[in-house]
Amino acid sequence: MDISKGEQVIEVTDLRRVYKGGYEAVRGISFSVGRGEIFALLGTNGAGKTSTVELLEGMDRPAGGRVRVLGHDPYGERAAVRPRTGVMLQEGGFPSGLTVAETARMWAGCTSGARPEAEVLELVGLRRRADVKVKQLSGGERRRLDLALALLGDPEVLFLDEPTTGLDAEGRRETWELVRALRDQGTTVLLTTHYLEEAEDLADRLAILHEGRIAASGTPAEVTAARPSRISFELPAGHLPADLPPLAPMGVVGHGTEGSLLRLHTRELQRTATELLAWAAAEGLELRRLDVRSASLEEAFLDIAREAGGRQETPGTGQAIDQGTARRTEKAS
Ligand SMILES: Nc1ncnc2c1ncn2[C@@H]1O[C@H](COP(=O)(O)OP(=O)(O)OP(=O)(O)O)[C@@H](O)[C@H]1O
Repeated sequence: MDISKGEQVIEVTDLRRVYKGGYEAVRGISFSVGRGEIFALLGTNGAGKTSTVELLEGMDRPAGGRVRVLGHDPYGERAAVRPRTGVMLQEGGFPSGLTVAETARMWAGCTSGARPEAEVLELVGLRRRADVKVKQLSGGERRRLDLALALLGDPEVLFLDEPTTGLDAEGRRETWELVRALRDQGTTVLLTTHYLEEAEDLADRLAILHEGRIAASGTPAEVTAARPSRISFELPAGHLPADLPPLAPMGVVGHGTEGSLLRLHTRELQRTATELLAWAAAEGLELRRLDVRSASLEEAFLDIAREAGGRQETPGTGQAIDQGTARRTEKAS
């Protein structure tokens, strides 16, 4: 099947994975990734990211639903899919007694149409480490070697499972640049990551998984826009939350406390901040530890993790503002 630009290279429909013993790690998820797109799967520990990626790589047969990679079933039509994909696993597990160059050469021997090893090592910044034994590499260098091996076959689709874990800030940025360059040349990239900054910076679209289901998906901007912004502050001693003006008319959609810190959640950040500061100025109050923050992917992620943790309070952290001392704030929620 010829897949030209604009068509979906990865298609996942109502996908399920059940491990022996009956644990359902992936519970009916659907998404698609277009050619030349970077798609990130985010999620808390155990959310089902690796379980999903392994199904896309054809390592197991789904318990339900459908996966197509480059138009083929990666499990049933492995021979059609495997040569066109590159896989970077969480743990490469190479023989540590070989050098970097020997490892790449050995891997190239198992890869049809492999690119020259030196070219790939150059790409990931390991060329000068070619004669170093794998066991002498740093954790970050090993991740780069994992990436080099995934790139040997010049893949159309690249699966990256936590590609920058163990890299320092500079190494991480270099990897992002490389992944972006590959995307710009038409490579389709599906990555899992624990770094929200990585997803925000790199991904064209993303899905946040939680307990085997997609809790949020879209472009980073779309996922972020669905969440309220946050204002937090401390009132001066002797003042109570009940002294605040009515919150709902200021655009506040939720509130809470964390120790002495009050948090307001709003979808109209400028209006709420302006009215809060105007009130404080009129009252002659200094709002200490004032922090005004637009919704971010990190907030979205933490909200999902918290909601999932069974905490039912208004968006954000901590407890709802004490109802006994905050009669007027009740109107906000
Ligand atoms: N072989 C297995 N047998 C049984 N359960 C498994 C197996 N592999 C994973 N699981 C369980 O499936 C769930 C999802 O695991 P998975 O590794 O896909 O999560 P993840 O999102 O990749 O997590 P992490 O961020 O910690 O890598 C977890 O509860 C895990 O314990």
